[in-house]
Amino acid sequence: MLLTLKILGLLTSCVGIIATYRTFPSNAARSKMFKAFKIADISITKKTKKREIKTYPTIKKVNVFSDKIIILFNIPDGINPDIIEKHEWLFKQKFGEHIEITQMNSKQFILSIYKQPIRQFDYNYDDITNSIKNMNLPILVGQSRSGIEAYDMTKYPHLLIAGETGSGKSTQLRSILSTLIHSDSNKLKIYLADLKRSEFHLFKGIANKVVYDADELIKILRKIKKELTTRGELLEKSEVANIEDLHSPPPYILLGIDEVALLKKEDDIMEIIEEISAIGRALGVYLILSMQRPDASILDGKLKNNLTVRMAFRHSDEINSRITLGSGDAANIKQTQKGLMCFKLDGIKKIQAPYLELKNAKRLLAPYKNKSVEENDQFQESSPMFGALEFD
Ligand SMILES: Nc1ncnc2c1ncn2[C@@H]1O[C@H](COP(=O)(O)OP(=O)(O)OP(=O)(O)O)[C@@H](O)[C@H]1O
Repeated sequence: MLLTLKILGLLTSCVGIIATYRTFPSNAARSKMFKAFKIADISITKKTKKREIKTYPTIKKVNVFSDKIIILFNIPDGINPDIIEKHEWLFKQKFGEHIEITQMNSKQFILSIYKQPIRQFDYNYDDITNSIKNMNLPILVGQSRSGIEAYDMTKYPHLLIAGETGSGKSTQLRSILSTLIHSDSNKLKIYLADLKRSEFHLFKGIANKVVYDADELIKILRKIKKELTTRGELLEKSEVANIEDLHSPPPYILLGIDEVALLKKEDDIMEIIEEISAIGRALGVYLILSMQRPDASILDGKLKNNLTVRMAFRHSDEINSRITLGSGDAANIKQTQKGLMCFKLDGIKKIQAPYLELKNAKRLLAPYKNKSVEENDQFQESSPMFGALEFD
């Protein structure tokens, strides 16, 4: 009897130890969070007759996984949610460098604490097919902690890619364009301007036209401008709001410009680029612009507001990062973190861009080399208005 009681006691204390052990990370995380809220004074003060009461954010849930801890918390009414992003440094001091803060709405946040940094993501088309299926113009972003990230450019048009030299922009352009071409090159016309003469040679004979200077680019832009007018008139005549609603929709048009800042003094060019950014979406004409230094004079006003999606690779300082992203996050990416970006669509997310080596891109694109001209003839039949965009 005594022995049975002893065994029972031992078992109970074991269960107790295991339970404490399991809940410990969650309790420790709660207490660290609360300390952070106190240090940053993320609180509002209510005065009663007798005293002042401070209300801090409430921790709604702490989930502990083998590779991460997720903390869901709400800030009280009356606190500006920007204060959480401003104190990211403090959460890093408390929980380590591999954290991510996601704002769910004006009150609710998720703090994710990871054990490991995001790992390199090697490009393999077969691995991404599931993530891009059913998309009209799939833009492969990369790999976040929750998996492969991609979006449909016809839903979120006009992309800005920015980052200092060697941060991963050209590699990202290479993988985005290769994915678009490989997924369905039939419904897309691609025009590229390579003002640094560095990357787009890969797409010669595949894209509809690759140009290397402003004089050649303006010719393309004038044709696209004409096409915008023709498509606009067609929509009006057909009484539909988007080319996708036409009985026989014309192909999408993508204009990619590497190092667009070199064009800032070319008023004619910038004017048409702005026009595309303003009205291109419904007409099926989209932009991908890249630049090393986010140039405030280019990104001012209309164009900046219309570049709805941003990929910010490492930025040299917070001011530049704010021009691209509206937040200083991209300045925190280290020089060694090649291909790591802050991706802004709804909120800002850290994502590792796919690494597609030049030789592998060449292999992937080989079947499309010098085929595009024939395919374009088919477009001309289905879309008579599109003749204006053919080049010799
Ligand atoms: N997604 C990635 N994953 C791993 N390494 C990468 C990735 N992207 C780029 N790199 C590495 O970083 C180097 C520089 O990348 P990339 O040429 O794309 O930079 P960049 O921003 O275009 O530079 P620049 O503005 O000078 O042209 C690459 O040669 C490659 O070694």
